[in-house]
Amino acid sequence: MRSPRSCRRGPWTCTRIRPTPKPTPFETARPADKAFVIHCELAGTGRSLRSAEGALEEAASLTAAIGIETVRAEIVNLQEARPATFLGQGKVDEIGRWLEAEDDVKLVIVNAQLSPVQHRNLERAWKAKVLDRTALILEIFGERAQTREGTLQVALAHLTFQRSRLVRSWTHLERQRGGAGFLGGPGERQIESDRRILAEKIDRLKAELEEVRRTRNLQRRKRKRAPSPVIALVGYTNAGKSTLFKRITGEDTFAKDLLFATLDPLMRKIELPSGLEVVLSDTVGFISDLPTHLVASFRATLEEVLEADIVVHVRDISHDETDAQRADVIKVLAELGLTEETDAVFIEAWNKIDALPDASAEDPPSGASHGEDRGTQLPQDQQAEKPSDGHHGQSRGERPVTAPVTAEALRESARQRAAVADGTPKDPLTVALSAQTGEGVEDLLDLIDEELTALRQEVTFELAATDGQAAAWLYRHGDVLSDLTTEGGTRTISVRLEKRDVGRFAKEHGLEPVEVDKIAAARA
Ligand SMILES: Nc1nc2c(ncn2[C@@H]2O[C@H](COP(=O)(O)OP(=O)(O)OP(=O)(O)O)[C@@H](O)[C@H]2O)c(=O)[nH]1
Ligand SMILES: [Mg+2]
Repeated sequence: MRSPRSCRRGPWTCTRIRPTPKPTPFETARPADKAFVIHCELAGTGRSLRSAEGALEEAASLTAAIGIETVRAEIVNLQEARPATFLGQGKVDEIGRWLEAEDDVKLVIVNAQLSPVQHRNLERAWKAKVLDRTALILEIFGERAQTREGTLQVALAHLTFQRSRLVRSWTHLERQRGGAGFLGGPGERQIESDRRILAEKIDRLKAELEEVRRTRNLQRRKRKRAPSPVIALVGYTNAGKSTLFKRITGEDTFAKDLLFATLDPLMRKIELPSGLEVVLSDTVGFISDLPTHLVASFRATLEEVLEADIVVHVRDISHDETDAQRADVIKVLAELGLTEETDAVFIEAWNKIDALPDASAEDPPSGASHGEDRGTQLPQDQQAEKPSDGHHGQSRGERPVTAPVTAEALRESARQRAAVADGTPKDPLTVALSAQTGEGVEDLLDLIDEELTALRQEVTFELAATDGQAAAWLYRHGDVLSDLTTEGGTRTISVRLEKRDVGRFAKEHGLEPVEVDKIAAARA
């Protein structure tokens, strides 16, 4: 999508963006396939990293993600939200008149969180369907979910959302396919929004989900028994996780220039350059302003991330708002429980480096996926400290101005950081790459290899020759390097184990290692 062009200035800033092409995979016949998209910019909300234009563009991309064409898009600046209609009366009327004139537009996307009352009043005033941000995201999730678990999670998230409002109809559970049901469609019917029925449905879904999860846990435990380190790819939606997954595994996953292309997690075994087998996991993308209950619904999907040995945060480094996206991802990870204390090593993959101009070129390379002048700013954590005016409520036009950056500068900066970073969420290791061209992907795999080696220790245990259980444990959890039994009946086993397994073994079998050879120390 092109950058929005301003078409009018005044009390409302109005922007028009080119109609988005309809993505084909999810094109379905539906009552509403054209939408008016509004981004509401509330004064004083302190969007210092994200511009209103960027937010509007994202809302239009979300709309496109379910095959709906944005025919008009607009930023509405608000001093405050009106309790009854969110927008001011003048604006409500103006939009109402426009909708009346355009009789093929029957859907308005309001990029904000609407209260049930606001939602109902707007639908009445406009005689059109209204979706707010959460409803829109749920709608996308509803279309994407493919596995039983994914479908159940979406249904649960949807019902929880309904319970928080208790005024809308819900229909998707009755429908065979597609969507979370906000858009209506054949067979839509009003179902009483009774708390008790809702609560029962939620309980039933939770029980079903629990069952599915138990199966998953069994599978995971099986995997743990033959321990393969887990590498999880996380990141903002559209950052390129699936493309990178595909590049590494050769697997034909669904990578698309669509928000939330991936919903269900995907896992594959791969072999690192050192020969070490690991499990690589592609996950659902994150997005800003995702309500906490939605994040909670996807906890199960993201459990793999919580157990990962290495978390690769894939960033679209060519995106104008790459810093805001990074902050959002870190926030969601923290909500999921991934914080500084986590054992996992964090790596940032600065993806789409090919979409940035090289040092020698003046223009971005043509043929880049965006094909347009995307952000050419050094990620904010890479910039020199700037004096702060202590004012957080920056609005559009007041965003920090940063120097243009080239792919070469980023490569260098990633290298420098990787040399000193400690691998925590705040101070991740970095590698610049392009999942599309393959540049830097080997570097990422080498980095993962190195870190996994550092996470493992070579330790030696002395156990009684009769202690078959302890020996079996070591064989199950590590790579046994040597195993000798003396005539005196002592069995000496040297094994390469994950650090946390050394502690676990000591706890379970009461045996401390007699010798620890830190591979990491040897490397240093
Ligand atoms: N130029 C360029 N485009 C890329 C690169 N990697 C991915 N893309 C494009 O970015 C878009 C999104 O890629 P995906 O791999 O689907 O992104 P994702 O992170 O899996 O997205 P979700 O599943 O929606 O969370 C696609 O159009 C890709 O072709 C890259 O290295 N360079
Ligand atoms: Mg994906």
